[in-house]
Amino acid sequence: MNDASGPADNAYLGQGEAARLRTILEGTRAGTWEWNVQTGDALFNERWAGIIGYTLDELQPLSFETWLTHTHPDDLVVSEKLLQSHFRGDTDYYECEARMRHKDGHWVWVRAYGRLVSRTPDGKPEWVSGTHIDISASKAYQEKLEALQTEQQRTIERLEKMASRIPGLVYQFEMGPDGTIRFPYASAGIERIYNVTPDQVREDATRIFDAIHPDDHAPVREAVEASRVSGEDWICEYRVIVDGEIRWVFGRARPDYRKDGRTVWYGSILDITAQKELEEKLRRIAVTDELTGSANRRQFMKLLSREFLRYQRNGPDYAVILFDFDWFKRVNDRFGHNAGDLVLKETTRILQGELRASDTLGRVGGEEFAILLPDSDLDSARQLAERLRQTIAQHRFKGMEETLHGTITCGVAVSDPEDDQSNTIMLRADKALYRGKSAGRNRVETFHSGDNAR
Ligand SMILES: Nc1nc2c(ncn2[C@@H]2O[C@H](COP(=O)(O)OP(=O)(O)OP(=O)(O)O)[C@@H](O)[C@H]2O)c(=O)[nH]1
Repeated sequence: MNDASGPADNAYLGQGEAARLRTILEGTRAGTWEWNVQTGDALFNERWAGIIGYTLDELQPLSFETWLTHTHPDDLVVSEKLLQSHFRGDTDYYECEARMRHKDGHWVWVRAYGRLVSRTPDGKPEWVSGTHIDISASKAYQEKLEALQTEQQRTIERLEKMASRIPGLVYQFEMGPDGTIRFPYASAGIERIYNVTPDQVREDATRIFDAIHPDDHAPVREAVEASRVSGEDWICEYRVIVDGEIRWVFGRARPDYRKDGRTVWYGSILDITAQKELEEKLRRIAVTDELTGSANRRQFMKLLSREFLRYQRNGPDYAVILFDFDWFKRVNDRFGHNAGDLVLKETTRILQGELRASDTLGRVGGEEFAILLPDSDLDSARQLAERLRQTIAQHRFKGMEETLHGTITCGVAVSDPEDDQSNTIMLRADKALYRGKSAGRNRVETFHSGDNAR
């Protein structure tokens, strides 16, 4: 076996043509090989040996064995299959990638192209010739690229997983110079928040307004516009209605300006319904009397103070009815504290039904209640108090061992331009109440100037 001057020259190429071909091949840095399938004879050029770090002399004696001994066994299996398929005529060319062991010990990737050029008289494959090109560099590059792509894919999957676990969505929201809106990216959570899929809003986001509570459309749009103009974060709390259920969400996103006039926000929208419900519950607890559910003393005094300020700014008259159970100690003593509690709760329930929505019933002491009546004069407040007194007097409190009845005494007072404090009206109502108690209870008394001297 020799360098490339074997049977190829004589068998199927003219001398000149073979020389030209060799020159071209040398220019491509391709190794060449020719192999007689029947005899195992093989020819290689110097470059073929050079690819794996040898000279041809070092590889003597050359034969098909030379290829077999220097090639990775796994790749030989693949190569053999591809060769057989080419010999059968399934493929026009034999083409294969394989690792060859370099003289230094490392693997060199080669790409082999080859073709059957002659057959024996009885039709068996005879001479095959082809090239080997060193593709280690591009193979290393490709491996690096694949590793990067795999890593990138893993990062995307990790982010998607995180995005899908948060109670809301992360997104990229875009507004064009013409006001068109879209979500180039939205995590899967958009379905829970807005009842749309990421695909449905990728090109046009107007559908999300189908889910936003109609009363919140304008505030949401105004907040977006303010963020676009100022460059400040878009921060918005609003309601969405999904499957007939109202939910609260909190959105926050940072705008970013593009040269072509688009504004792009990156941010998140979180479902804060549970938090809102808790806030509402805490707010209610803070203003409500635990036993009766009416306003507690602090809340009553706060509303009274608000009414007083309105009155000072030329608001209408307002009145207060203060009432207290008569002989309540006896109820407790005779029927027990629980029975007393029941009477207080029941009284609140009955009286709430008699009042206007703008009136406030508050428990301002143990068994002492007050009613704030905005936009009311003394006479109409007195009439109302009288009606309430009668209602309680006629009521039979049940739910205890014995049905019992009780009475209340009411003191009524109205706003006065001379008042310089909001609770002065309470003192007047208290004086009237005191007079009612002294006069025998189960009565309604209005404050009059003589009470001051008392
Ligand atoms: N069951 C119950 N009793 C209460 C509550 N707060 C105050 N009381 C009771 O209300 C009673 C008030 O007694 P008093 O101030 O002597 O007044 P009264 O017995 O109603 O007599 P007059 O007001 O003078 O008609 C006391 O026995 C208190 O313990 C409460 O939340 N539940």
